[in-house]
Amino acid sequence: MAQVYDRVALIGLGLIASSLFWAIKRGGLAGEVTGYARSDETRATAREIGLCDRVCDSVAEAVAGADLVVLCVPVGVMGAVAAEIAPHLAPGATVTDVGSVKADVIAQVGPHLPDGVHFIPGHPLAGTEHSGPRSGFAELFDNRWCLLVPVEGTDADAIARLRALWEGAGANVEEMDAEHHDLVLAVTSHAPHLIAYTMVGVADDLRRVTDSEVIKYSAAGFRDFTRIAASDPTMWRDVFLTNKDATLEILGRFTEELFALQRAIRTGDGDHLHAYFTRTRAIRRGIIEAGQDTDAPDFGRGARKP
Ligand SMILES: NC(=O)c1ccc[n+]([C@@H]2O[C@H](COP(=O)([O-])OP(=O)(O)OC[C@H]3O[C@@H](n4cnc5c(N)ncnc54)[C@H](O)[C@@H]3O)[C@@H](O)[C@H]2O)c1
Ligand SMILES: O=C(O)C(=O)C[C@]1(C(=O)O)C=C[C@@H](O)C=C1
Repeated sequence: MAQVYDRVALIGLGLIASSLFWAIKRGGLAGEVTGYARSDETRATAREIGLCDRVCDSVAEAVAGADLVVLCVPVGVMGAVAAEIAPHLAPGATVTDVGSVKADVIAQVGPHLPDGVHFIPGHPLAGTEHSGPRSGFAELFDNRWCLLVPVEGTDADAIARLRALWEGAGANVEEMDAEHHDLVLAVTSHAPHLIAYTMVGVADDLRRVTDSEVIKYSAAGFRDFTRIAASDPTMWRDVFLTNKDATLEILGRFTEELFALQRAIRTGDGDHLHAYFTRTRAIRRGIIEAGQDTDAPDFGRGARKP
């Protein structure tokens, strides 16, 4: 695969940065990748495992001469990190991020960047419940979406180059506006995480989650909740505080539906429950039939109908 950038700088060396590094190496997408992390410990780990061609002890050193800078830190500190890198950016460089929320990040980062630097916010829709420099792997973005959220008037060549990087890293790229992104992600990612956190919290309150028998016999649904609820607390605190409006909107609707289902259970309204579950099952089957769940077994595509 062809090289897209001469020098890429990764700021914050956790799951997403380390996965991007390994994907860039796999695809030969950059001449050199520099990396910066706040803590001595993370930098030492990065050096030990060969994460980045050059691990730098300052942001200034990491971004100097970079034609692409990728902010891979929690969304709550994007603005502070942008202020730190701004004086050291090369003219004509592109700055992007991988944050899970877009409108708030754009408001935080945009004002710090000097004229002549292209700012193209991004969000790869891929992750795991693990974090830190050892958690990354080159295949994370394979066949996943990466959404780019360019602000109006952004240089088309700069967007095309960033798109080529993500495609080289295995992702399918689409553009979206920030408000729409935040609403979609509130439905597909943020509210589901909050629900998983709550469900595991409720089980723990009942003192049953620590009971080894419950862990042993827990059904797949609850196990999936515990995986999601193991996700990084800093990252998710920041997601909810920065995507407040969209998340609250979706949670409001969720609560209304939950109350309606509660009432149906209390009053024995089986028709309501059956109709609701039939509707949701059709949605799942639609996703599978459209080939949009790459992790799913071949249900619904002829081989094995559920
Ligand atoms: N984990 C996911 O599933 C996932 C998926 C897509 C996007 N994202 C987004 O990617 C970004 C990074 O997430 P991650 O999963 O790689 O997290 P991570 O916890 O694995 O890594 C974050 C890194 O940022 C560093 N950091 C924190 N505050 C910093 C600061 N002020 N200055 C410099 N470095 C700082 C941390 O030390 C850590 O090394 C977040 O914005 C998150 O919303 C995460
Ligand atoms: O698979 C997981 O562990 C994830 O939660 C990844 C996930 C998601 O919700 O799909 C989490 C946050 C992101 O911003 C993007 C992806």
